Amino acid sequence: MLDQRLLQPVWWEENEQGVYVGLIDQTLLPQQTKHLRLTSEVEVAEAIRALRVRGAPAIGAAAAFGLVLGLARQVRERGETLGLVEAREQLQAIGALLTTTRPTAVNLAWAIKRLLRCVDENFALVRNAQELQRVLLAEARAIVQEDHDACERMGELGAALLAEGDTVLTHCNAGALATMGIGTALAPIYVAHNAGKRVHVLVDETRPLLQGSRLTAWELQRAGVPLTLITDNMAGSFMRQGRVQAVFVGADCIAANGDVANKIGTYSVAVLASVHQIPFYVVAPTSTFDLSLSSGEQIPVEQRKPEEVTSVRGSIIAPEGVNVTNPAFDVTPHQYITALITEKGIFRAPYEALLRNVW
Ligand SMILES: CSC[C@H]1O[C@H](OP(=O)(O)O)[C@H](O)[C@@H]1O
Repeated sequence: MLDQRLLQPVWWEENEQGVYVGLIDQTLLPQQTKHLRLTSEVEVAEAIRALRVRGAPAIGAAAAFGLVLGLARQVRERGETLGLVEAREQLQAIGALLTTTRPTAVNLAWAIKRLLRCVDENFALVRNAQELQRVLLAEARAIVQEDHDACERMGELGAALLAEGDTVLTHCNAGALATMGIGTALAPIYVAHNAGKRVHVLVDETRPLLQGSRLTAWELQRAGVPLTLITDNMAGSFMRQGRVQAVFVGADCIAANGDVANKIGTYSVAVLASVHQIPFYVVAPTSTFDLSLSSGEQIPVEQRKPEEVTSVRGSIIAPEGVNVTNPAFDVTPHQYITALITEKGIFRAPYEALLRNVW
């Protein structure tokens, strides 16, 4: 069974000493399971930027808690002197700080916008900043619960697409560590496994930050799900040998026409699956969709520092001064996607009509 402590890789903590955002530092997994206690929105922003907490829904939750933490810090320091007008201005500034940490995963901006909307809706109803803080914490916790429930629903829907004895390939980590529930791409695998269906997972290591080998393999192994770790360049050969029956991946942003931004390397896996006529499923909650974007061309792709490519855990693997590019994501056109599995149902092409009708 999945380790229940992984179901919430980021959380809110309050005690007599103060308030904190707690999280599992995912940069240290799998060797070390270290919990951090963050005391300011600046620390939360750094944790998101450094992928101590990562995965679209998880960073959405972290940003929401970070916004509340920023207000709580002001309330503790300023007390009655912090008026509601100033509190709202502070929240807008904190929201801007958190939103700029990672541009691709739409859940982050979505969560911040939702909490700032909550400020406006409750502005005339609360008496002071402390009451506003409580309202916002409740909204952040609602986001967490909704994502938890969405993961369960996507797991049920996706598990029905898996047959006894299937081998499923997955890329990066879209499991419990990336969400506030049992995951997105891994949710159908957990549900099928727990229902007694024999499913084997081929785990792409996922260069450069190795979310597959470090996080997905770790999660699945602890849950007792059979897996085989492979390097990214093995996926095509295993598909050609008929050793892959389906691909399940997560998403960081889905445009209105069904184009999907996900971890770099996803597009290559999608093209390989298409050539070998293997179903390619994207599992994502509706909070990962941005219907204001007409296609994947409009999705901003995060560029990360070269050191992530030229070294692994501090060991240099490339010549000094070599030219490097390090896009964290790529875009898979909807033509390569067999279906989008969401908590609202399974959508197949043509996505645009469906998505506009459902939302
Ligand atoms: C369920 S969202 C998981 C999604 O996020 C990952 O990116 P990162 O590790 O950089 O946050 C990857 O794209 C996963 O598919």
